Amino acid sequence: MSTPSDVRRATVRTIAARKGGDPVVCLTAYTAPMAGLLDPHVDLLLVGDSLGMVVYGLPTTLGVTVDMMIAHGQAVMRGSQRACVIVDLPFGSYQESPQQAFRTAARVMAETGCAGVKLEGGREMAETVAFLVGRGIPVLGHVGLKPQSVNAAGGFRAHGRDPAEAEAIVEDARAVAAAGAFALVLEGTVEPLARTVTAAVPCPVIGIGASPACDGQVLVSDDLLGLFGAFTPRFVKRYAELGAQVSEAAAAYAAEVTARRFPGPEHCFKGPATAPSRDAGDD
Ligand SMILES: Nc1nc(=O)c2c([nH]1)NC[C@@H]1CN(c3ccc(C(=O)N[C@@H](CCC(=O)O)C(=O)O)cc3)CN21
Ligand SMILES: CC(C)C(=O)C(=O)O
Repeated sequence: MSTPSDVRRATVRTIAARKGGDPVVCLTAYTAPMAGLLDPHVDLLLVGDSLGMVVYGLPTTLGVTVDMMIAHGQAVMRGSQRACVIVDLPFGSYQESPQQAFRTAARVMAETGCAGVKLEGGREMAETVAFLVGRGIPVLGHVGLKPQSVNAAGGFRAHGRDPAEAEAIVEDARAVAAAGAFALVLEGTVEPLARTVTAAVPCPVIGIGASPACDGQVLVSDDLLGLFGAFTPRFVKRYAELGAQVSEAAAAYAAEVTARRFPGPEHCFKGPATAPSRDAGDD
């Protein structure tokens, strides 16, 4: 007999083994129902701290807390059964020291049951990545455009146009891969650089605004579904326009309620035909 819990999830090892093979398919998920819809189609579900901007309407990801990541990580674990689930460590919860990163990551892993964590950073975070990996916590790296460094970078801009910056990103990717990351997210980098980075490291490079030459791709699900309208980065392709459908549905509902066409008889509970008539009351 097979139950949902019998289904073996993709592991970080199966993801790592995809280097140079079939592209790794990855999407973000923040809620149980969306995780359930995406799960059959992806290798990896990322509970990204982009949820601060997408779900909570924050201007950047900097205000996201560990408690928020845990609540959404738990929801995504409940809603999925076969994808490998990775949860982002939010700003301020890991940069201080390898010890701080370990405490945060261990709590996220213990309370969500996820397979590993993602953290942003290059050479400066390599020691921390090695510290976590050496203690049993799989790490997904994240280099290139690092949204948690938006203030230092002066905005969400593509990286790697100038040669010194390009070389720095290659070195960052090499350092995080050498520290033991099972894969890397490479975000918002010019295409030739993304190709170079992918060739330079032994682990899969999962691109977003990077290159088709990467070993996999990730997008924010709400972006590809047309559910997020605050901004649309150039790298987003919209595969559906669900935002427009939500607006149409709400407008149709409002019109029917106003016209007393909703609810119809089929939406009302049947009861004894002896209910008091409207004007039988004492008003
Ligand atoms: N909904 C959503 N999608 C994302 O991809 C995403 C988030 N939120 N939040 C966290 C980060 C922030 N990201 C962003 C945010 C804005 C741009 C953006 O506006 N890019 C412009 C300008 C680029 C430039 O000046 O070089 C673009 O045209 O792509 C890009 C990535 C990517 N991540
Ligand atoms: C866009 C992906 C890679 C991410 O880091 C996030 O969702 O926070």
